[in-house]
Amino acid sequence: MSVLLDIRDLVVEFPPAHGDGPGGAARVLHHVDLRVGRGESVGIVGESGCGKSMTALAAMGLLPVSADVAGSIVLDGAELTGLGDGAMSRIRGRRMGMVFQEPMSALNPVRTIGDQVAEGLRLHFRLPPGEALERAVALLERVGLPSNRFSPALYPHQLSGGQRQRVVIAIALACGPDLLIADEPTTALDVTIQSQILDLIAEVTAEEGMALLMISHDLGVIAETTDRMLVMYAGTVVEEGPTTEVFAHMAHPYTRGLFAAMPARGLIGGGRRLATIPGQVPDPRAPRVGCPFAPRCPRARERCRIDTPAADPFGPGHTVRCFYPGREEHAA
Ligand SMILES: Nc1ncnc2c1ncn2[C@@H]1O[C@H](COP(=O)(O)OP(=O)(O)OP(=O)(O)O)[C@@H](O)[C@H]1O
Repeated sequence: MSVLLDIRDLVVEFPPAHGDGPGGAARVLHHVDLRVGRGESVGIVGESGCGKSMTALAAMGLLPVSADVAGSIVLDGAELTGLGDGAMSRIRGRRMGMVFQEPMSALNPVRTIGDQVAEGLRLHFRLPPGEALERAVALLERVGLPSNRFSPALYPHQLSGGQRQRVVIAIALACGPDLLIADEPTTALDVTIQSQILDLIAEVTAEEGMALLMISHDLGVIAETTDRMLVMYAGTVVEEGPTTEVFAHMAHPYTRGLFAAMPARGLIGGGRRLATIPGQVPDPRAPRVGCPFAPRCPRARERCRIDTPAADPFGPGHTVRCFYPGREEHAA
């Protein structure tokens, strides 16, 4: 499979701001490597603040201007770091589609849904307005909003949250991008609607042969939608591999902690008591020594507080950054 998105050695820092108190720059990504093959679906999972969104924003050229970025981000052979806003906005939308958590903030409240889906087609392909609208109606139908029930003349506020997210997906698909980046696309939706939207994303990306980068704090979402997954902790990829392999042989104590904290689907409130991972994520301004998970890790030993683990092979296509990976009984 040829590589579509190739992120190497990505480091993102925010310089200290006035009033931040003591401490240096906040390093939010530590040498992140991420590859997405053509047509492949890759997930990034981790707790809030681990750097998932920063990785997605970097790929889209949407990092805040205050961020210092080092490393390389290549899309389909072309280096994206250092591109200007103009060049980057031509790539966004045309080569990559985006779906975010809150559909209402992605949509313009005073423009019709048909107009918003048609916009990319007018902009990137210079289609005449009538033709662009016709294509927009077909795209809306494709995402489950047929025109006999959902006129393109509707405004976003006339739709439910799930229907709005369908409109956002139609916008993301409009120009036939090679890559869809979905950052917590179902987190703001009702539980009953979540799986419909995930199914839709999985279906359209598979049918179009599009690659998918799915970002979620929810291991269940990653299990349902991805071929390969990365687990991030404190700006570092701590485990990576084919999704089925990682679920079958979870190697990093952090991944196991996330799994233990995952509500069983359909059992929310009535099932087993959820574990939480005690402790807090480290301050990104603090100097880093040893494994970043060591202060919270049930298995940490002396070495973990001194040395930084490399990404070592654990299974087929499976790597882990841990000196004592695997099950408790294998750790000794
Ligand atoms: N402008 C900024 N200046 C300094 N630090 C920032 C800035 N924006 C984000 N951060 C920090 O970057 C880190 C990574 O944030 P990021 O949004 O990527 O996490 P995340 O895993 O996507 O979490 P969430 O699910 O909450 O969005 C966090 O520690 C956050 O506080």
